[in-house]
Amino acid sequence: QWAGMLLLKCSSCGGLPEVWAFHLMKWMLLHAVASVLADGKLQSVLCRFTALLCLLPPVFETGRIIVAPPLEPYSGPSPNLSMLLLGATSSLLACVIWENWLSRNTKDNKLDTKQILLRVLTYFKPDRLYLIAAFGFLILGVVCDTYIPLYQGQVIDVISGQKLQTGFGDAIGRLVVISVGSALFSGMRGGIFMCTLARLNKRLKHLLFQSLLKQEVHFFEENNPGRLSSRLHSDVDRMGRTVALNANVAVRSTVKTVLMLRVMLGLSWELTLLTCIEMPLLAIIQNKYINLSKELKEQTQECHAQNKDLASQTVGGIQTIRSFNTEKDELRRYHVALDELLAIRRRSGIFSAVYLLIRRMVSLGIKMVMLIQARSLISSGRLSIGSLLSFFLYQKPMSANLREIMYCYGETMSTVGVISKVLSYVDRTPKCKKEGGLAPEKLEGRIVFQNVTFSYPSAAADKPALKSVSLEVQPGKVTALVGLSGSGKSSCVSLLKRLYEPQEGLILLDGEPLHHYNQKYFHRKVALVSQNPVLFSGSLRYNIEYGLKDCSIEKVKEVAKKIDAHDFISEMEDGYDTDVGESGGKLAGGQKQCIAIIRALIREPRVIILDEATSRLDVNAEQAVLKEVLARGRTVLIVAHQLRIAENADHIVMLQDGSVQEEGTHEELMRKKGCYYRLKEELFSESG
Ligand SMILES: Nc1ncnc2c1ncn2[C@@H]1O[C@H](COP(=O)(O)OP(=O)(O)OP(=O)(O)O)[C@@H](O)[C@H]1O
Repeated sequence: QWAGMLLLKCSSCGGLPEVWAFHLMKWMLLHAVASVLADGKLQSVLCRFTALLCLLPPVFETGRIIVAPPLEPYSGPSPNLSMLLLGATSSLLACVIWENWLSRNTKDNKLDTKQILLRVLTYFKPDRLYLIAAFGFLILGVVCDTYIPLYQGQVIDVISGQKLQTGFGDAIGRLVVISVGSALFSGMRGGIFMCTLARLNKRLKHLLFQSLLKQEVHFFEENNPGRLSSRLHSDVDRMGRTVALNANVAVRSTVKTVLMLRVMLGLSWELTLLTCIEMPLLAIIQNKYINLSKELKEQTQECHAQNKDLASQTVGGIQTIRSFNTEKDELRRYHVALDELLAIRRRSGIFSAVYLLIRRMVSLGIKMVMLIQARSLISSGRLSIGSLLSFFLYQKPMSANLREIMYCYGETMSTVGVISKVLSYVDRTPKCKKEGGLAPEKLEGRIVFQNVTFSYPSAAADKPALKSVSLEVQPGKVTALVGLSGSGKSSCVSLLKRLYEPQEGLILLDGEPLHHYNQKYFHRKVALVSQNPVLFSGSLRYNIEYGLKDCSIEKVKEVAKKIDAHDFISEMEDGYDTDVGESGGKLAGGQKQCIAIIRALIREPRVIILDEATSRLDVNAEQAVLKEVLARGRTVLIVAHQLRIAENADHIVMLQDGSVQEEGTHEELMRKKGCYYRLKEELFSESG
């Protein structure tokens, strides 16, 4: 290239056509080399780069001659090192920007990010008036801030005697007004932004919690409580904070930058251009860093949620841990989890250090080029030393502003992953059948399982928990579901309570599929009491009335008396207002079961399912409960291991490995001697 240029310079016929001819030849040559050496995507990138590299200089020369014809006869491009470097740098820069941000293959990705951010902005809609006010104050504050140095300069001019002493009052007055304005507007902006952010947080948390509550049971099996609570609290907080605060800083810095640019362009457009070149260069480096750190941030988030879950599980199960003396094992488990988090954070730290180093080096390089350019400007008389000093005084805050804008961009981009996770939960459609509207006044309570096959979503499809189960629960009668552990009793109950949907077959209540019923009505009419009932922190009364709007204390007491629970409740510290503690931790197992039975009975259900619900009650309490449950002609489904309870049933269904093994009345089963003895042996041996 050098040789060619020197040749052209030496020849007497140096002119624009020669320049074009030379660069076209250079282009063809480089294009051919690129086509031979590379293929695929690299080849097309190289071809685009060579086109830019070779065609940019003749275009520039042509433009220069058209805009300002040279005084001396044009003698072709001189082998000027700075021009060569400028051409190569700008081609490289343009190419990198195009390939990284503007070409079509990254468009979809960008669009996603853009859509996600726009979506977050729509959540600010109810606060738009607050936001307009906040941004208004922000701009006013920035304008005041920008003029403070100017008025300070004027005051100093007056003090130093360069201006009339009579103007001192005016100058001080203006400075005071602008400083008070700046403080006032900044304060107002900050306050309004904080309020808006708090409102946004509340709205987002409400939305997310609402969506979570609608999800099917399997969703909660897949996503553990620690992870969900982390999304609900830290991630939503982070999401609102990042978007709102970064928008705040970005607008402030942009307004400041525009105002400063105006002044700097007036001083020297060449140096301003060089200052601006720093921005895309740093943006490219930052983009690479963001992509890497985005992944690491997601890993940190995930690891953090797991650690939180592990810690809360350990603290929650401290009694079991103590009784098995496994404190050291738990500590080791937590230590391993912490090590994982540490490794991710260490990697993140290394990336950050390397990024900082590269960024500083690039800034330093640009500064060197600027000094060389400034030297040539001063020597050609196009820039005074005073102007250069002013320029540098503006340049530092200007670079800081640009860095702030890029930092905000980076921060926002790295939060996109977190935001999209939160939004994916908000948008998630629960995999449940649509609720019906059936709510008949009279319900008989006949339940029929028709060839029901079901496997848990997390289990293998070829290992169903229920295989073509067909059974009938007669209205007004007691049906017992018995079988060994793992035979599918609880699965039947879960399907009956619509916690899961069967893959095949139908479950009918009074001849109608369960999903045809209105869910509020259905769950009031079909009540379940399980072996380990879940109570919420609050009073006993709150737990009994849970979800009921119109329930008097008299009614609560009436039901409690019927199952002989009133006495023990009255003896408690605050009677029905006694706090049960977290998850009912202050109550004994049997007391918890009593509360759960009262909670079910107070709803006056037509069908009641007792899933080993009386296992922790003493014999008298158990009898009282069974008497009350069997009263009023309710349909009762008892899930039991114990033959003693099954003996009271009108109909017994025996399950084995997810299928109905035998069924009939107690007498019928007794007649089938083998079956009876097997059942008796198995059930008694299991219950000890
Ligand atoms: N949440 C679940 N995810 C995957 N598989 C499950 C789940 N719950 C139960 N199973 C499996 O389904 C089968 C039936 O379990 P189920 O709980 O219905 O039995 P069960 O008769 O109620 O036992 P138990 O009397 O011990 O409660 C078992 O093989 C069990 O491993």
